[in-house]
Amino acid sequence: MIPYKHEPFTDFTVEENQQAMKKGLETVNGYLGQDYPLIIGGERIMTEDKVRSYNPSNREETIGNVSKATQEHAEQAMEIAKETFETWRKSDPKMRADILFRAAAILRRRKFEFSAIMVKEAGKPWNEADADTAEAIDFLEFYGREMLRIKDGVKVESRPGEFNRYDYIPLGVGVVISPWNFPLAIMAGTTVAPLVTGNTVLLKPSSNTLVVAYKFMEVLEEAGMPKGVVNFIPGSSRDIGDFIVDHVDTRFISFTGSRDVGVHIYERAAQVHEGQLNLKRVIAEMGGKDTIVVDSEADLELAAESIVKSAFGFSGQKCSACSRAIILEDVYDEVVAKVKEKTEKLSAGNPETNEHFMGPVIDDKSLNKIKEYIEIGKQEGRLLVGGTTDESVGNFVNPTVFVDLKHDDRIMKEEIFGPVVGIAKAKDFTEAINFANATDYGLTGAVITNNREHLEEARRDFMVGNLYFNRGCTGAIVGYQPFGGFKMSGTDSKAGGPDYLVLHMQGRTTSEML
Ligand SMILES: NC(=O)c1ccc[n+]([C@@H]2O[C@H](COP(=O)([O-])OP(=O)(O)OC[C@H]3O[C@@H](n4cnc5c(N)ncnc54)[C@H](O)[C@@H]3O)[C@@H](O)[C@H]2O)c1
Ligand SMILES: N[C@@H](CCC=O)C(=O)O
Repeated sequence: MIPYKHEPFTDFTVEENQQAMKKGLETVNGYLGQDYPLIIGGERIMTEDKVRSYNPSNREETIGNVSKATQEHAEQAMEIAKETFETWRKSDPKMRADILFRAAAILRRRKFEFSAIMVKEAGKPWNEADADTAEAIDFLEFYGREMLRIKDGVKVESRPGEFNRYDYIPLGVGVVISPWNFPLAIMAGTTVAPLVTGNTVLLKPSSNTLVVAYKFMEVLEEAGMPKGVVNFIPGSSRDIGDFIVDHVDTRFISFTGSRDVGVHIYERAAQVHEGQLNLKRVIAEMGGKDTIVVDSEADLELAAESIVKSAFGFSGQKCSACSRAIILEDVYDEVVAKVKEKTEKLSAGNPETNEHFMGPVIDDKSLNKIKEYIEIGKQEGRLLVGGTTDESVGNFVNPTVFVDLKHDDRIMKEEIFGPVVGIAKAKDFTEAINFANATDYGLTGAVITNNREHLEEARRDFMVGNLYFNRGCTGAIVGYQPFGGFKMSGTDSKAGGPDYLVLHMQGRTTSEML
C-alpha cells in the first residue's frame, strides 16, 4: 500500500490538459438532456415526475432530467438498506477499502469528464472543477487507508486471565444529504465514509447537481459496490427530507449544507419516535462567515491576493470563502487599494471556455439573495467595486467589494454565499481577532502577519476550525488539513481527518476469559 498523497491539480496552461478538458466537455455534451432513474437496491426506477438539472451559465441548457423519489421510494430504499446492512456489516473491511481504491482509479481515468460535468452543472471554472474532482479522489484514497488503519480496533489492556479487545463496528443505515457547491467531492466523501465503515446509505444529493451524483453511483457500481449498499434517492427535500430524517430506522444523518437546514435536521433527529431503537447520530457541516485578518506587519500584496482569491473563487460559493476582511487601520487604505485593483481585473462569464476567473452563481434563488445583500451593503458601507449582474442568459454576479463597514454590520455577519466581500478596520491586532470571532460561525479564517507573537495569539484565540497563516482561507486538502468548524458551522466533523470514519461507527469492547 503506497502512502497517501493528495491528487495533484491539473495545470491547464499545458496544451495536452486543455485538449483533455475540451474532450471531457465534448463527452458531457454528448449526453446532455438524458433522463436518469433512481437507484434502489441496484434497480433503476424511472419516475414520471423529474427534476430538470440545468446549466447555471445558460438556463436553457438541460444537463439532465432526474427522477424524483417519493416517500414510498424512500421507504423501499430504507427496507433494502436495512436488509443489505445485515450482510454488509460483516464484510471484510479490506474488501470495502478495495472498492474505494478501485473507484479512485476509475475517477482518475475519467477526471476530465467529471470535471466537465461540474463546469456545466455547477458552473465551476476548470480549475475549481478539477480541484473538486481531485478532492473526491482524495476522499476515496484517504478513507480506504483509514479503514485499513482502524479495522482491527485499538489496543486496550488485559488483566491476567482475560483478553480484552476494543473494536469499531458500523452503526446501521445512514442518510447522506449533500450540497451543490462541492457536488462531487462532498457528496462522494460523505457517501463513501459510511460505505467503507460497513454501513448502508440512502443518498439524497442537492437537486441542483444530480447528474454528477448519478455518474458517481455508476463509478461505485463499476468498482464493485454490491446492490443496496448505497441507494440513490434524489428528490424534493419538501417531499422526502423530513421523512428520511424522521425515519425510525435512520441510525445517523450526515448533512452538509446551510445553517438553517442543518439546525432543522439536528432538531428533528433528536425526536425519538415510536419503535425507534437508537438515538440518531447527526454529522452536520454547515455555513460559514470567514474572515481574513490583515496585520500592520504583513505582506500587503499577499494580503490583497489572499482576500481576492478566497472571496471570489467559485464566485464565493464556498463555506470557506473569505466574505469579510478585518484590516488594521494603519494599513487599511493601502490594502483596500490593492484589493480594488486586483478585483477589477476579474471577469465573470461562462466557465466552459476557461476565459473567466468566475462562473455564475448556482440559481435564481441564490442570485436574488445576493442582490438583496448588495442593496444592504450599499446602505451599510461604501461600494468599492462591482455590485452589478448579468442575468440575460445565466446567473452572473460581478465580484463585489464593500468597504468602510462596521465589523457587526449585516453583510459582515450573515452568510451571503456569493462573490461579495465586506471590509472593516480595527485599531489593533487583538481587536481584529475579537472582530473576527464576532460571528455565529467558526469555520475558516486566515491571518496575514509577520509578527510571531500575533500568529500565536491567533492560534490561541481565533476560534475557527481551519485557521490559515499567510495564505487564503479556502482549499483544505484531504489528509493534510482536516476540514470542519465550530459554533454554527456544524459539529466539527473534520472531513478528511483521522477522526472522521469513527463518526460512522461505535466502539465495542469484548472480553474473553482465558
Ligand atoms: N461546512 C461545510 O463543510 C460545508 C460544505 C459545503 C457547503 N456548506 C454550506 O452549504 C450551503 C450551500 O449548500 P446548499 O445550498 O445545498 O445548502 P442547503 O442547506 O440549501 O441544502 C443542502 C442539502 O440539504 C437538502 N435539504 C434542504 N432542506 C432539507 C430538509 N428540510 N430536510 C432534508 N434535506 C434538506 C438539500 O436538498 C441539499 O441536498 C452554504 O450554507 C454552505 O456554507 C457547508
Ligand atoms: N473544504 C472546502 C470548502 C467546502 C465548503 O464549501 C475548502 O476548504 O475550501
